[in-house]
Amino acid sequence: MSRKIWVFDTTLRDGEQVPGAKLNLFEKVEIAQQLKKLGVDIIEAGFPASSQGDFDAVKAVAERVGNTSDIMITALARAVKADIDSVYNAVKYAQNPMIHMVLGTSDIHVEKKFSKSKDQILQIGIDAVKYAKTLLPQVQYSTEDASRSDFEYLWKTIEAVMKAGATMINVPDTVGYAEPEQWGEMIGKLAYRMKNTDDSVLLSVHCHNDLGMATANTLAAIKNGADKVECTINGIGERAGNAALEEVVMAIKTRGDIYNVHTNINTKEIMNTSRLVSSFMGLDVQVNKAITGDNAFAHSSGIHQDGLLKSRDAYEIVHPEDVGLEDMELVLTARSGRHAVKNALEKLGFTNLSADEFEGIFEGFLKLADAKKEVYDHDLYVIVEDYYEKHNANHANATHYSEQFFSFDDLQVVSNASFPSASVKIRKGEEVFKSSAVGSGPIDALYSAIASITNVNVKLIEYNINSVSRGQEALGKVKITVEHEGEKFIAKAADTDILKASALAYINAINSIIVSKFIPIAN
Ligand SMILES: CC(=O)SCCNC(=O)CCNC(=O)[C@H](O)C(C)(C)COP(=O)(O)OP(=O)(O)OC[C@H]1O[C@@H](n2cnc3c(N)ncnc32)[C@H](O)[C@@H]1OP(=O)(O)O
Ligand SMILES: CC(C)C(=O)C(=O)O
Repeated sequence: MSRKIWVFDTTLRDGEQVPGAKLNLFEKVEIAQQLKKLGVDIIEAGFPASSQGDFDAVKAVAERVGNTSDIMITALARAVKADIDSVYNAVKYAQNPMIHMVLGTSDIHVEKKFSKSKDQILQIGIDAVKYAKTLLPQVQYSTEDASRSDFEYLWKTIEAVMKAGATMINVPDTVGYAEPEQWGEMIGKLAYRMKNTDDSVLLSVHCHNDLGMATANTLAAIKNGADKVECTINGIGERAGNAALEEVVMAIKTRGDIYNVHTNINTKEIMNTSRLVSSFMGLDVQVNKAITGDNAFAHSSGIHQDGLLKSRDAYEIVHPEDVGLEDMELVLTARSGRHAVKNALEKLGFTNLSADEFEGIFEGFLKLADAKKEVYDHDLYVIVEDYYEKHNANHANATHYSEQFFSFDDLQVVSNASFPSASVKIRKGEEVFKSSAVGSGPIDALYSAIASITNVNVKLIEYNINSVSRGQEALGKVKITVEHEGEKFIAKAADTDILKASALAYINAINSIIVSKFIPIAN
């Protein structure tokens, strides 16, 4: 049986320290519910002494999410009586509450931050643990800036606070200074000494990502005996963030040959949790982020797509289904090859193309792909139609498709507080339509105007915009999710004009819905 690694999630405390990411009580409870569903062992819900709002939110998480014995709820305190009281009064409503306190051990913290001697700081820590133990049985002690601390002083502190009653020792790489090999060695030494002192006390690590090594350092600690890891969803947190929960968990799962440990995480809930955190905090996940980034399971180059179609394991080490996604994505771009395009055409029903027909269609594909960033299914229909119109005008595929798709022509949006409004001109095949609408905001007005033309019933579930580059020529990239008859459709578009990008994304979504209803004409 492999060793269990405890997962301590600090998205609601360290993650919330990201500027602009503050959550309200409702959002904290909602995310905590999802973290419970994900299977984390401990939720750090906030820093109750920091404000009444955070105290109330931590208390609500303790009451509403900590109401079962399978989860522990904690919150952070300085080694200060008032902070410890505040944590106690907020988390005591949970079935399994814990007080978490932090106090620096590095010379920089002891001498420069606190202007005290090492002995004084050690005594403050011991007294704080003893006081916390009068309130709750579970107390975690974090030795802040451990990676830059004198090792023997760090150990002296850990030994002393264990004797004072700490039940978990968390060793943080507060500024992301650690290097995996050195860090692993240090954790190994601490694990050995702790097991020989009191093996009921858990050894934990908390790694920051300032040098991009938070996940590597966390894994090195696991390899060297750490029992517990502190992580955040999407790796968010102070400065460059924390070790990403999804990366640590999937690394353990994927490389069981190396780690031989397990967690309680239900990995199929990873994407749901990532999206919830990202949307409530207003923090986009970087597209190439491991596991939760948009492109983590998207393949766009011909050689890879060909390999994947022949055998998934050629380019896939984590199955998208394992993290809660439906499937991998083969994105058609100018770097795609014949195998991927053929596969996409076959999925649409074009199964009997002759070699010459396919080559002609592929040529059309490359022309469009060179002009566009991505080629969608509805584009493929138009490419097929164009090909047959030119080469075999009597063929069934020579007509029918393009006249069913919408394309963008022009727009005008007026944004003000009272009447945000939009006028659009779009085409369906050759037909031109115009419409105007007022909405609750400019995008709402724009989408209402388009919806009144397309007549396809959709509900906008998610709207995301970010800048792809900087300066005046920056591209605004819009990604939306819409729901139509219970099915979700994701569409993207990019343009230097963000309103045009928004309109194009919506039209792409409508065209995808239209494609989903096609019964392709047999060839
Ligand atoms: C590594 C980490 O991520 S630790 C967590 C970081 N998170 C936060 O700081 C968010 C919550 N913090 C807050 O809301 C506020 O900083 C509070 C409520 C904790 C304190 O606010 P204030 O009383 O206004 O103090 P301020 O933040 O300006 O300064 C921190 C004080 O705490 C002291 N302090 C810092 N860390 C600790 C500690 N671990 N234990 C005891 N005292 C500490 C500092 O020395 C300083 O004390 P001083 O006023 O005697 O110089
Ligand atoms: C409170 C501790 C664990 C922390 O956030 C850090 O040291 O980075």
